[in-house]
Amino acid sequence: MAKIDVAIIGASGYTGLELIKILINHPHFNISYIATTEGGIKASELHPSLLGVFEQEVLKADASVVAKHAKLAFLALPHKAAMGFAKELLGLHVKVVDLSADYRLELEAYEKHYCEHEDKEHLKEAIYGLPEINRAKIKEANLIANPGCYPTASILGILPFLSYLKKDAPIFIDAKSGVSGAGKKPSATAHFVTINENIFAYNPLKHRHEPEISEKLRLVSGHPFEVNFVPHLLPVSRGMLVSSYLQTNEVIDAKAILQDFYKNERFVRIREVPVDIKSTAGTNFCDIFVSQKGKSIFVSSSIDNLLRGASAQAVVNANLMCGFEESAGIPIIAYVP
Ligand SMILES: NC(=O)C1=CN([C@@H]2O[C@H](COP(=O)(O)OP(=O)(O)OC[C@H]3O[C@@H](n4cnc5c(N)ncnc54)[C@H](OP(=O)(O)O)[C@@H]3O)[C@@H](O)[C@H]2O)C=CC1
Ligand SMILES: CC(=O)N[C@@H](CCC(=O)OP(=O)(O)O)C(=O)O
Repeated sequence: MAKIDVAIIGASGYTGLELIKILINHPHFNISYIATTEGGIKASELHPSLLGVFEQEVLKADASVVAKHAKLAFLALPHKAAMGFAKELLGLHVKVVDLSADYRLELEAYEKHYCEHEDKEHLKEAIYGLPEINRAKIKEANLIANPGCYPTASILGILPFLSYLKKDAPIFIDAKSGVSGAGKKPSATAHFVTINENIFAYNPLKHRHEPEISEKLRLVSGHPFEVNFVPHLLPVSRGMLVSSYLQTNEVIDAKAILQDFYKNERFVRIREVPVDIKSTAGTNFCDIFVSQKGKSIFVSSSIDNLLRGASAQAVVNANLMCGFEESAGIPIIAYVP
């Protein structure tokens, strides 16, 4: 069977590199076009780890050229930059998987937490690309809003318990991310001396992923749960650990509910012991552990922020959009030890 040609725009960043690494060995996709803002460089010059492995020429990003070379494009760009490309590509009948936040939220929430939306038309048809809640819709979609990393780990942990939760009890989420979550551009908090052997919260109760988590929980449950979200930065390159604290109406068997909810899901693993970040690093798995004391529930979830939190989930979405097996070419072997 002939492979489907795909494009990566934003190939110089961290998620762009992860997309290249997954797609190089993909059984059904061929990287026919990769681009950055300026182009004029080889992939192995952008990412020295690709030397002798992937030497493709990197072009200056241009939607009309993408349309000549690819049926589907991955946008690994910052928000705002992504919607400009998505709008043009969709007009040229190229399917889009957008890794940025541009199509994840309803219009009002997006404009409150990000900026003015420049593609309101396509925002209406975008599908939130979390397969565990939207698999059927993803298969029919032309535009996927790939979920944020914190929302992916948080929502997957909370989802099985949504219908048992006390409606007036706030949900508390304590989340920790590796530094690659902040992207390639250096910053004061990502400075080695600041983050090495250190850990700290940032944007507590004010992070832009809080509205993403609460909107998706509301759309699934029909109830506007109050979500309190506090992210932390961890002194590791990749990995994400999320602790969610929930209150149920009645005493439930949390472990049985969790196991039953995900019994047919390929990329969710239920653990008997609290999860760790190494066991999911390098994979598309979300590992989940639950513990309870009466009606108080502790859910611990772990993902690789760059893979299940971005690029591997993006390729899972592309697989579904193109009618392939969901797990085709998706990494499952963790970077252990
Ligand atoms: N890192 C993570 O764990 C996750 C990231 N995401 C999202 O995925 C997208 C890509 O993230 P990531 O790969 O980490 O980001 P990086 O900062 O590592 O890479 C983004 C790339 O976009 C290119 N770019 C194009 N236009 C602009 C612009 N106007 N301003 C700045 N850069 C631009 C830059 O390359 P050049 O200038 O060379 O073209 C840059 O290398 C973002 O929207 C991010 O929020 C989502 C989930 C997790
Ligand atoms: C550690 C770190 O800085 N993480 C990023 C989230 C990465 C991500 O998923 O961002 P998008 O929603 O833009 O896709 C942050 O807190 O802004």
